Amino acid sequence: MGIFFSNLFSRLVKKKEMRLFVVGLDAAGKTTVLYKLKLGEVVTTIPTIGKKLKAILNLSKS
Ligand SMILES: Nc1nc2c(ncn2[C@@H]2O[C@H](COP(=O)(O)OP(=O)(O)OP(=O)(O)O)[C@@H](O)[C@H]2O)c(=O)[nH]1
Ligand SMILES: [Mg+2]
Repeated sequence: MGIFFSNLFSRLVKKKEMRLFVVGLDAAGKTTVLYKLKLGEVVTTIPTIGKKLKAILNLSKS
């Protein structure tokens, strides 16, 4: 799923600076998508811990 969306996104948006907010269930492929977009390749990931909580806290402030 992550690879599908990153390929689709890459085709739609060429070199352009932007901010992304990625939200999804655990192991949905969020980190895979971000690395694919940045590096253009699929990398081996480990579960992201901590930053997700930070993102939730930032979201609840606004
Ligand atoms: N088969 C398949 N596996 C995928 C795809 N995208 C991601 N994965 C795998 O799914 C697993 C989790 O991917 P991550 O990118 O770490 O997922 P995440 O959403 O960042 O996970 P957390 O940070 O733990 O919430 C990894 O083993 C990836 O290789 C995909 O499109 N197809
Ligand atoms: Mg992650």
